[in-house]
Amino acid sequence: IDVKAKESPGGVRRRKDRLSRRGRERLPRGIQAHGRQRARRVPRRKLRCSQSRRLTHTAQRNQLFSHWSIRGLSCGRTGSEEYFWLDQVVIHVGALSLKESQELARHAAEIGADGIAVIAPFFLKPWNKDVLINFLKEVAAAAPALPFYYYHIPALTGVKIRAEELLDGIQDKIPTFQGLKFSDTDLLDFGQCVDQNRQRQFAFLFGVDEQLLSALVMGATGAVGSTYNYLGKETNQMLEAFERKDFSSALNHQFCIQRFINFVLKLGFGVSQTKAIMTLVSGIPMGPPRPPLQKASREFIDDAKAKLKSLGFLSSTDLKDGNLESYIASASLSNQSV
Ligand SMILES: CC(=O)N[C@@H]([C@@H](O)[C@H](O)[C@H](O)CO)[C@@H](O)CC(=O)C(=O)O
Repeated sequence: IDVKAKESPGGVRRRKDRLSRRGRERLPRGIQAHGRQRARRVPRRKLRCSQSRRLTHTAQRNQLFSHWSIRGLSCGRTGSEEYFWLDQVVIHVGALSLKESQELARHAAEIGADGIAVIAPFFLKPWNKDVLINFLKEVAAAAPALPFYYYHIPALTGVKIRAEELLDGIQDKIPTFQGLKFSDTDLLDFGQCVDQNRQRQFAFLFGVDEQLLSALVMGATGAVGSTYNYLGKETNQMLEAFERKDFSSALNHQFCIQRFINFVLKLGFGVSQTKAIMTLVSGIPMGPPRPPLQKASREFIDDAKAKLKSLGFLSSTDLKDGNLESYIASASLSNQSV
């Protein structure tokens, strides 16, 4: 969710040009460049086996990026209006190995991504700000024309270097630095990132969905989070209320979102549960999570569904849970899962 940016007609045209230039050369087989695309029909089992035998992990990630970018950056039409499915595609190219990260970054540039994002390497961890910046700098240099975002998510990486410190003078080292995805509950750190960089046009994308309103007050310019995949309508209403300075209404929306998140957090909530809810709401099979994660239980899905309904987030007509049974029945080992 980008709170401020609006796509200019020029931007739309530029992207079309870029797509028609790049897209023609690099489309994955079976995907067309414009309009609604349809993946070539290949029996799923066959696709999975042959891909896992042929492709390295990096190549699999690149293939996924290509599919998503081409789908996301292509245009649709309502009447005479053309629009893009997504405003921007920023590709996460973080990896434990610098070489792998650079390879992913180069590929992102080749396929016309709008930017790259990188988390801190989390096995051999950077121990201070300079060491982390040096790693990020090397990745950014592999895609020197692409805006660069640092993805700060200390609870998952274990790298607790404060974002405020990292941002201090970062553009001297990484000229393409464009912003931060901040996925942490430390609002002092977040506030200081914004306050100390008011003169710069950085994007501050907040990643703790249950605290988004507080971050907006502090100057977040956008948000990236898991629940927007199915609580987008409610979140947009909160953003609209915030923009028109109707803080009491914005707070009601945030509290309503919190009621759902608080409920699922107590049941145990993570990637598996997110996939299950997304499958339930969209009808698009998200596939099982990658081991060691375990699929969400039937009980979790039933409880989450009942909660979504009771909070008014879902009506029966919204629900497209036709694929849920196949999600429940699917094996948990899959090379296609991310
Ligand atoms: C730790 C975590 O997973 N955080 C989520 C949040 O969207 C989170 O699921 C939400 O705030 C509920 O706690 C995102 O910031 C991260 C995320 O969606 C991602 O990297 O895919």
